[in-house]
Amino acid sequence: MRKINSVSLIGLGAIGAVYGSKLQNLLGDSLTVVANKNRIQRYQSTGIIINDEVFHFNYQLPNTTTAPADLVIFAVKNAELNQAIEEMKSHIGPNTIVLSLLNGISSEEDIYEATKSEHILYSMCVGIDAVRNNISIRYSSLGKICYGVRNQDLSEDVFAVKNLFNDAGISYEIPDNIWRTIWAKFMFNVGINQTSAVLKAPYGIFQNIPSANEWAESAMNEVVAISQKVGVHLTEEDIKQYRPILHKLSPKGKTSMLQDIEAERKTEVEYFAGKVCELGREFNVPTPVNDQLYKMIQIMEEITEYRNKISQ
Ligand SMILES: NC(=O)C1=CN([C@@H]2O[C@H](COP(=O)(O)OP(=O)(O)OC[C@H]3O[C@@H](n4cnc5c(N)ncnc54)[C@H](OP(=O)(O)O)[C@@H]3O)[C@@H](O)[C@H]2O)C=CC1
Ligand SMILES: CC(C)(CO)C(=O)C(=O)O
Repeated sequence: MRKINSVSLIGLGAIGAVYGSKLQNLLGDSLTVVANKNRIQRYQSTGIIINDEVFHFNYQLPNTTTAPADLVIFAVKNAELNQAIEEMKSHIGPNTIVLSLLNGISSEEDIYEATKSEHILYSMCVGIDAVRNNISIRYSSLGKICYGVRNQDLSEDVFAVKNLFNDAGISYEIPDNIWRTIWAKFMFNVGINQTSAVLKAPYGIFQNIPSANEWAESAMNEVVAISQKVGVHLTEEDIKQYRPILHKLSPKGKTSMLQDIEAERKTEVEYFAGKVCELGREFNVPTPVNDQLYKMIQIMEEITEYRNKISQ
């Protein structure tokens, strides 16, 4: 049985730092975090603070000559993925298992296009409510990582990751149909992330104000309709199954997209509404809610850019 002894991670944000801290507790310096000089300086100045505990990781500059890792984890935002893949190429050898924790439905294919790796597992994380303020991260629910192989029997890679997660205390699920699971998460993000960004609303608002939740679910319904056309076949039942997940998140917790808006970062709207509208056009499915969310969030980004420009 394959054993994972070394892990390389890129993206020490809300998700990467939280799961990275669990792996660091298990692997020590055999967990390598790849980051450029500026980021490393920032991380080393105070350490990464996760729920008040300070973590110092084993950092490595991108493109340092290195032995391939047993496992590579991507935890950057979608718009940052292409650069991150370039910077991780020396960590990915012919037997390296690759996991991408990014939301959306495109990251595994993007990684495959760039690396042609045969060891990419499909994955996503759910039920985690990590909020990042620069290098300080707080979470109340660790959630779980769902992963697996698409259209194939479970591989040795799946069991190697399972053993690693068991040893590190990371909850996981290996669903029968990981592609459907990723689509269901995409559906949830399209609803909750985008409406929370526009309303500037933490999870508590969606837990307590029915009209806010109805709006989020109307965006999710458009993903359900598209999923029928692409053969994934989500149903309204999938929307209902996300309700208890939403209710377990901290009422003060914020979606990653709301965090992006507040921190004046570019959001992942291209990969959520952008993708929904593109597929809607392709398959003749109307997407009026996502059309508006796409426009609104893009305008919000432009306003931020404009304000930053005139304040310089
Ligand atoms: N936050 C959440 O609760 C959840 C998020 N997700 C998904 O997980 C993914 C990551 O989200 P999240 O953790 O919130 O995002 P963050 O913005 O908190 O973290 C991304 C991190 O990646 C770093 N980064 C970007 N490019 C590079 C690079 N080339 N080299 C090294 N580091 C890099 C960023 O550094 P810097 O800040 O210096 O640019 C940042 O620390 C997204 O797809 C998101 O949708 C999924 C489930 C829940
Ligand atoms: C599900 C949710 C909303 C939190 O885990 C998320 O994926 C995000 O914030 O991007």
